[in-house]
Amino acid sequence: MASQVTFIGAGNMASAIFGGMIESGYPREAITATSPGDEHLAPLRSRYGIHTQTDNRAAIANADVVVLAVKPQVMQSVCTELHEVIQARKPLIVSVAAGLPAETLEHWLGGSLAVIRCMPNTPSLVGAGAAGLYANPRVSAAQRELATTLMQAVGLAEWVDDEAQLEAVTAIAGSAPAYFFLIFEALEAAGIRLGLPADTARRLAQQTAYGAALMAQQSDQSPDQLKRNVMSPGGTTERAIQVLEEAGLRQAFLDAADACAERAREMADELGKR
Ligand SMILES: NC(=O)C1=CN([C@@H]2O[C@H](COP(=O)(O)OP(=O)(O)OC[C@H]3O[C@@H](n4cnc5c(N)ncnc54)[C@H](OP(=O)(O)O)[C@@H]3O)[C@@H](O)[C@H]2O)C=CC1
Ligand SMILES: O=C(O)[C@@H]1CCC=N1
Repeated sequence: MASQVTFIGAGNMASAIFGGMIESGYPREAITATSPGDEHLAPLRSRYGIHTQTDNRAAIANADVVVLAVKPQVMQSVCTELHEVIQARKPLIVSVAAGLPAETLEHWLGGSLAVIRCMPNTPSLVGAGAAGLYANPRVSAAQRELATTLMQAVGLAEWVDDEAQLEAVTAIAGSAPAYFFLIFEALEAAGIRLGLPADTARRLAQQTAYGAALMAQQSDQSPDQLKRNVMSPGGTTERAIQVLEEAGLRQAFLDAADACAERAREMADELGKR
């Protein structure tokens, strides 16, 4: 029988994961999601056919896995609310919150718990997520396998041994879909400026990104070589890449990733004090 999975919080990230799980065949009857207001839950019930609850404590009464998917800023109050039921049942805890250390979550929930920190991303919704996972020492091999199965149902799942490595995962996977969406915006605007209809520009930019990602995944060649394969000497791409390099795009990505990781550390400091 499938493990009962309860999502505390039913926002962008939770719905991307449970939506992807259902798409990949996970039984919807085994999934519950909570939110403070039913107006947010009603559309999820009709779209996904999952159980919903406005009462967090009731929602975890039969849970094997509790996925904490609220904003980091409300996590402590949610943990305080759940603490007694969690201690009585000791389910596997999976937190997707940026920044918050496993030890802090475990402490807020009363201690002695198996906690997995997961840094997923929203393309989980279409089965193309990329997630990093870290397990505290109380997580059993079977629980690790369960979390791997759940996250592999919605994309790539990579375990890290050192919790601090989740900062890097956040910088290049958790937050990174937004970087690519920014590039899509820019390419669409460029296409329009050069005379294409907006919808044509959008489709071309999206398909090109999709094709580039698929090709990079399927090729033995490095990204640098794949890039050079497009750059005919003296041609158009060489000129464009020169402009991007001179504009500092490469450094901008390094700086953005540093800023992202730094913010994750700041959030841990701001929220993780116990
Ligand atoms: N969005 C992303 O790309 C990623 C997000 N994350 C992490 O996922 C977590 C959620 O982010 P995201 O989904 O974007 O945020 P959202 O604001 O979309 O979702 C948060 C959800 O929590 C609900 N909520 C608020 N308070 C409570 C409560 N007391 N009990 C139960 N549910 C509650 C909200 O309901 P309501 O709207 O009614 O207030 C909402 O449904 C964060 O910790 C974030 O760090 C991690 C990786 C990627
Ligand atoms: O922006 C955030 O804080 C969350 C975590 C990673 C993606 N979204």
